[in-house]
Amino acid sequence: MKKIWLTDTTLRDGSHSVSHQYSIDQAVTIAKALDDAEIDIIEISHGDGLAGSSLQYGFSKATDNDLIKEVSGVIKNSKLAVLILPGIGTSADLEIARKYGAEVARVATHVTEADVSQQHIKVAKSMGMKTVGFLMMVHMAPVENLVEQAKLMESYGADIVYCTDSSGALLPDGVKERITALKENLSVDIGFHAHDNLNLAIGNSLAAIEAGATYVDCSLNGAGAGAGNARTESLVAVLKKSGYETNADLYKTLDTAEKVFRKIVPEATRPNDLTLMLGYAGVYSSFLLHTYKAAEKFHVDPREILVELGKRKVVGGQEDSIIEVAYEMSQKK
Ligand SMILES: CC[C@H](O)CC(=O)C(=O)O
Ligand SMILES: [Mn+2]
Repeated sequence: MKKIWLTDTTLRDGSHSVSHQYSIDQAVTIAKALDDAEIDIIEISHGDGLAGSSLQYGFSKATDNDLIKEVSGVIKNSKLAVLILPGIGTSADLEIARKYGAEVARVATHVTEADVSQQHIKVAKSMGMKTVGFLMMVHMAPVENLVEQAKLMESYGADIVYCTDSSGALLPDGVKERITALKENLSVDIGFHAHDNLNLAIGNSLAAIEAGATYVDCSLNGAGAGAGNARTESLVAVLKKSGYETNADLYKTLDTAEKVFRKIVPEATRPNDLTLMLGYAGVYSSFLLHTYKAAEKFHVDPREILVELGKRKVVGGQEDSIIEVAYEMSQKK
């Protein structure tokens, strides 16, 4: 039976669903339940990674360091992961995260910018962390470029390279094509991170696994940017039914989703016309809330903003373009 390793990102990507306002108590409660359900890896931090708490991305309620310290103190089975985007989080942030108990570092870059991950991957490796190269917005690059960038991350020492469908824009064939190419050209393990904007997160995760991915991301009730990620509870059930082996306990995972998480965050994901447009136009999922605000402020149709952002091929870090586009549209009205 093929073994699949799960990374639950409720406490990182899912932080977008609560505008980064998890309290320490809530994070500890959720992490304890995930740990008891034997989810392999639990990712934690501001939704935009270490040091994401800022005017640009939104301030979080609890600091990354406090979240990491308190959660690492209560988990026994799972490993704790942090996400870091070079340019937002520094090597020093990674060192502190390690000191407070993070064992896995996920170093994220835009799909064409793997070279900026070198320092962070090396620092993480030197501290004995399991290190993931996390290539985002993969729908924006031809498969050959994705492979070339993934090889760079492998050459820096990444133990796993992730294909990240940040916009939830891929269809199952596109996922298969990318994972197959990565498997053919890399020696390290391959992971897949889905977004549910086109309601394909579970199907795409399964397509990734069938093509050779052995690590997949998920979150409770699908909490996450845009329409959220692949639901942890659904993924565990689907994998079990498909004959894949995981360490997760199905009933405990279901209870974590329904009895623990839903009580804390009653409505984690809100699939709607705008989340669909994110996937359709190929726009970064974490732009959703910024787009709502800009549309309201400038009295323009948020769907038109997303279509224009997709045309301009705007990427993470260019959040100010959302305001620019909304402003320009309001001037044309
Ligand atoms: C801010 C990092 C980004 O949201 C990472 C991620 O989960 C993705 O690209 O989907
Ligand atoms: Mn994501």
